[in-house]
Amino acid sequence: MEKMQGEGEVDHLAQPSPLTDREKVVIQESWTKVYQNCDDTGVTILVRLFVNFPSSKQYFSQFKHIEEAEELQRSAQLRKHARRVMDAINTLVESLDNSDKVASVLKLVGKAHALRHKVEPVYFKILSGVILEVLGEAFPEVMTPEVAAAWTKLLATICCGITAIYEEVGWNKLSTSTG
Ligand code: HEM
Repeated sequence: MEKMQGEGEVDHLAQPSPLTDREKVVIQESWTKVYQNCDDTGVTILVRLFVNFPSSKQYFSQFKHIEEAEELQRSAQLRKHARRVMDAINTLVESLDNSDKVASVLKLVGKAHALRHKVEPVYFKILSGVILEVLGEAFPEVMTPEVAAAWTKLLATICCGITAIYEEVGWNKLSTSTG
C-alpha cells in the first residue's frame, strides 16, 4: 500500500524560521546546477512522485491510468507540469530577498491547486520529500548536509505558505462539506 507520509523531513505544519543569509546563498548556488538540468531533473522528480505515490496521478487526466515509468516519462502533460514546477521554484529561489514576490507566487500556486485542480495539500508535502530525495541522488556533490538542510527549510516554508493559502480559501470547509 502507498505511504501517505512525505519521504523527507519536511513538515508543512511547523512554520520554519526565516532563511538566514547563508541559507539563501547556499540554496541559490546549488540551484544554479540543478536548473541547468531543469527538464531532466523536473521529469525525474515528477515520475518518482507518480510511481511511488500513485494516488497523486488522480488529478492528471492524461496519465492517471499509466503505470509504467517510461510511459509516464513521455507524457506531454507530465513534462509540462514538471517544467512549471521547476520554473516556479526558480522564481522563488531568485526572489528569496523579496518576500512580497514569494508570497504572490505561493498565493497563485495555492489558489489554483485548491480551487481549480482540487489537489489535497498533503501532496505538496509528499512532493517536497521527493524533491529532496531526487536532488540528493542526482547532485550528490552539491547536496552536502548543509545544503540539504537549507533546502529542507525552503521546502517546508513553501508547504507552509501553500497550506496557509488553502486555509484562506476555505479548503477545510470545502473538503469536510463534501465528505
Ligand atoms: C511546488 C509544487 C507545485 C508547483 C510550483 C505547481 C505549479 C503548477 C503550475 C504553474 C500549473 C499551471 C497553472 C495552473 O493551472 O494553475 C500547475 C498545474 C497543475 N498542477 Fe501543479 N504544481 C505543484 C504541485 C502539484 C502537485 C503536488 C499536484 C498533484 C499531485 C499538482 C497538480 C496539478 C494539476 C492537476 C495541474 C493542471 C495540469 C493540466 O491542466 O495539465 N501540482 N501546477
